[in-house]
Formats: sequence, C-alpha cells, structure tokens
Amino acid sequence: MASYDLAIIGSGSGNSLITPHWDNKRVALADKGIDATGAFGGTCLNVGCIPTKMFVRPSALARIPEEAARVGVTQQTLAADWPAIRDRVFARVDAISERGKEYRQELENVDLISEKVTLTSPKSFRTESGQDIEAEQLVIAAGSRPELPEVPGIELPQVHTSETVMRLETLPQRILIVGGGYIACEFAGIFSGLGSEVIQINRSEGLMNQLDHEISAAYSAEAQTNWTVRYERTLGAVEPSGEKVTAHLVTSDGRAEECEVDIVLVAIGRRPNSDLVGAEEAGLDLHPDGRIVVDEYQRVLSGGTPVEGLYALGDISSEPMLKHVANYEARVVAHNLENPQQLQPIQNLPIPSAVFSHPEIAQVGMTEHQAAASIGSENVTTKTQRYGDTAYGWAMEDTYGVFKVIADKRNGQLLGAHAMGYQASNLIQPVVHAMSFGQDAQTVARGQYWIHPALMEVTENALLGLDVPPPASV
Ligand SMILES: Cc1cc2nc3c(=O)[nH]c(=O)nc-3n(C[C@H](O)[C@H](O)[C@H](O)COP(=O)(O)OP(=O)(O)OC[C@H]3O[C@@H](n4cnc5c(N)ncnc54)[C@H](O)[C@@H]3O)c2cc1C
Ligand SMILES: NC(=O)c1ccc[n+]([C@@H]2O[C@H](COP(=O)([O-])OP(=O)(O)OC[C@H]3O[C@@H](n4cnc5c(N)ncnc54)[C@H](O)[C@@H]3O)[C@@H](O)[C@H]2O)c1
Repeated sequence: MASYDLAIIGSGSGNSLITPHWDNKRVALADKGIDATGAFGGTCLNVGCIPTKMFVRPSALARIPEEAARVGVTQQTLAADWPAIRDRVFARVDAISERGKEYRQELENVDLISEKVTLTSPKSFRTESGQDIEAEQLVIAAGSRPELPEVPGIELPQVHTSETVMRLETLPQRILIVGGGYIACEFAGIFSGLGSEVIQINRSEGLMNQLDHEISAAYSAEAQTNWTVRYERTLGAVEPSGEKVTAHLVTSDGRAEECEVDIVLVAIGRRPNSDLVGAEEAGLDLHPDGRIVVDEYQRVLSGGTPVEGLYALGDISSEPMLKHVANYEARVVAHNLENPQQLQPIQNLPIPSAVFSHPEIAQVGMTEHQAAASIGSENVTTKTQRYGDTAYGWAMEDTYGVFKVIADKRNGQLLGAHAMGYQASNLIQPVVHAMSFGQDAQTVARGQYWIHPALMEVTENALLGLDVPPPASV
C-alpha cells in the first residue's frame, strides 16, 4: 500500500488543488482520461465549456449576414470550413491538455496515475493495474458523463455525444439532436449556424424548460425560426442506412416516425461518476440521482456523518453541473485541505449560468414562479426590457432580445434576472454582482453611471422599470 498526504481522483477541477502548499508533501493524482480521447484535464477543457464556445464563435460569425441585412448591409457567408474550425479548436485544447499532463508528470512530489481507480475504503483506492493507495486526505472530483438511452443502435458510429461530436471528419448535412437542455441547445445553435440542417427533438413541450417561463417560451419560439424543433418525441432506435442512419422516433402518444440523418447527437443529461469510483460500495452517502452527499465544507458524508479529510467537489456532488461552481468549490476545498483546523464553508451565493445557443440565454436567482411561491405573488415585481426598445437595440435593429428582472416590491431586493439575446451572459453580470453583495434594485440602477448608449442600458432600464420604493436621492 502506497501512502500519500493527499490523493485526488479527477484532473478537471481537482487538478487545481495541487497548490505550492503540497510542494514538500506526497500527492497522488488519478485520472483515467476523458473516455473518447483519454485526454488529461477533465471535461471543461477537453469536451466541455472551452471547445464548445470555440465552436460557438465561428457559428455566430457565419450568421452575421442575417443581422447585417437588417441594417442595410449585404454580406454573404461563403463557407464554414469545418476541418479548419475543428483543427483550430483542438490544436489549442489538445496542446493545453498535453502540457498540463507533462507538467504534472515532471513534478517530483506528484505521482500521476493515468488509470481508472476504485475506492476500497473512504480514503483509499485501487488502480486498475492493482496498485493500492491510501491518503491522509482524499478528494473525489471525478465529474459526470453523458447519459445514454438504452435503445437499439445506440452504439452505431453515427450516434454521438458531446464527447465525440466536435471531432467529426466533416460537417454533417443533416443532424438529429435529442434533448432540450443546455448541450442540445448549444449544439443546435452551433450546427445550424455553420450550415447543417438541424432537427431537435425533446421529450416534453418547449426547450430549456427549467428556466423562467417567459424566457423558455421566447427561446423556444426563436429556436423554431432557426432550426426544426419537434416536441413530445424520444429516440426509439437507430438503424444504419448506407453511410447515414435512420432514427426511429416515438411520440408521446405512441406514434412512430422516421428521420434519415447523417448523425444523431444524444444530449439527454449527464450522470455523476459516483458509480465509476465505487462510492456506494465504499459506504459514502448518495443522493437519489447518484451525487455524493457533502456538507457545507464539501466534506463527504458516510452514514450521515462527515468523514474527516474526505472531500468531493464539482459534478460528482453538486446539483448545478457548472464549471464556475466546481472552480469555487475547489477553492474552498483547497483551503480546507491546507487548514483542517479552520474549515471554511461554501457561501450561499446566487449561481448564474448561461446557454451559449442562438440566441444566448443567461439567468441568475429565482424564476418569477419561484419568487411568487417564496414571497407571495402580491410582493413580486418584474420588468421585461426589450433590447429593441433601447438605443443600442435600435442600432442593432434587434427583434428578439429580452432582459427580465424580478424583485421584492416592498424593499427592492433583487431576486432574479433572466435574459435572452446578444451578449446575455455579459449583460446579466451587474445583477449577479448586486445579488451577491446585497444591493437593491434602486442602488444598482441609480447609484452609478451607466455608459450611454451602450447595450448595458438594457440592464439599467430593466432595473429602472421595477415597481420598488423610490430612492432616497435622485
Ligand atoms: C458539452 C459541455 C459544455 C459545457 N459548457 C459549460 C459552460 O459553458 N459553462 C459551464 O459553467 N459549464 C459547462 N459545462 C459543464 C462543465 O464542463 C462541468 O461542470 C465541469 O467541467 C465539471 O468539472 P469536474 O471537475 O467536476 O469534473 P471533470 O472535469 O469531468 O473531471 C473529472 C475527471 O475524473 C476522471 N474520472 C472519473 N472517474 C474516474 C475514476 N474512477 N478513476 C480515475 N479518473 C476518473 C474523468 O476522466 C475526468 O477527467 C459543459 C459541459 C459539457 C459536457
Ligand atoms: N453553458 C453551460 O453552462 C453548459 C453547457 C453544456 C452543459 N452544461 C451542464 O451539463 C449538464 C448536462 O447537459 P444536458 O443538456 O445533457 O442536460 P440537461 O439536463 O440540461 O437537459 C436534458 C434534456 O434532455 C431531455 N430528455 C431527457 N431524456 C430524454 C429522452 N429520452 N428523449 C428526448 N429528450 C430527453 C430533457 O427533457 C431535457 O430537456 C447541464 O445540466 C449543465 O449543467 C452546462
């Protein structure tokens, strides 16, 4: 049995835990590699946030002629060179992953274990090649993986997940996207912008249904204008059809439909990798959806009690599967590993997120429905500001952008914001800031200059439009 001061399972957010504090101590970092490529460095870098957004950008540029036409400029997108786009993305990403791995291999105090490992007790694990490792402190940061439906043909090479679809040889002419959440909507935006014919199906009515209803309805309507969307359908089977495949769909009332496409992208959710690390067998507490249970210090619970020196973070334990959530938890865990006598808890801050689709969506805090359930609908005030009713919106000739804020009518406390449109992920940040630091709507709207006529006036006007008590001064 090899003994370490610190062992980490997962080289995504887990990799950042190896701070200078561990320079003269022994650290083991285990990562089996991303399934599709064996790459080091986890989901965000290799198959998640970073490469997807590097595809979103060229896709958005390819759409510019539509926008230009609205303001009297004629432009044409002549081609989207898929191999060039793909190679630009992965030349950068693969190099970072490889350099990161080499760096870890070179460190004298770190042993990199490029194998799948399984817990043998809460603070020990065995590698696939049979090596046993124990550690004084252990962090499980083993992430999540795509959920796949158990349907005939799911193993066909034309059926992809987010882990493989960005490395396609050629741009598909016709693609079926299964799912109505983050991944499905981002890839529908990417592929339709680059020129593929996209057919997106979702099991339920509407896309991004967990969002504020006004935004999910507006997004669903807008998506229909950019690609084909069909609701109340699931994937029943996939069958080869020459180089293409025939996807057999089942409607919610049991009818069968067929659709011939080049590829199918399945994006129906991600499951935490707690089963891959053998968390349940090691006696760790799990939520019904498979996430490892942690306390406010990110310590893992076993039989309802925190295990000293055992932490989990990121997708394997957190409900929002978001990189900025995993990063924040990693900062807290890094502190707690180094200061076991002065543990710091996770702060209860509002967690924003964005869907980098076309259009872009961003949100923070409560939906209107949640706010009404929380403080009573009579105490809720909302304002939905159209981009098109602001000066920069006129410049853009914007037709669909909306920014909705929700506040407590009695005191102006901000409860949530929900936006859809150009740069929504940036426009929402002042509200994230205000909610995080406890600033009310009037303070944020009137307590600073807002640059005129910047697009950010959309956010300012939304805040000014709330029915909240007047400010102490103008
Ligand atoms: C397509 C896509 C786009 C996304 N875009 C965004 C975005 O724009 N913004 C955002 O905030 N979030 C985004 N996310 C989510 C974000 O990528 C994740 O929340 C984040 O990467 C999770 O980090 P992690 O450290 O928990 O896990 P990971 O980065 O997945 O790291 C876990 C590592 O553990 C390894 N591992 C698992 N089991 C074992 C085992 N038994 N033994 C050894 N190693 C093991 C895995 O190989 C993996 O490398 C996206 C996700 C996807 C899939
Ligand atoms: N920009 C970002 O921050 C970003 C981007 C991508 C992924 N992510 C993270 O990754 C997670 C996983 O993304 P995801 O899109 O796979 O999951 P998701 O939970 O966001 O969406 C899953 C969708 O699939 C649908 N669905 C489920 N089963 C189905 C079936 N059998 N047939 C048809 N539709 C079905 C659901 O109705 C839902 O619309 C997200 O929840 C998010 O946390 C974040």
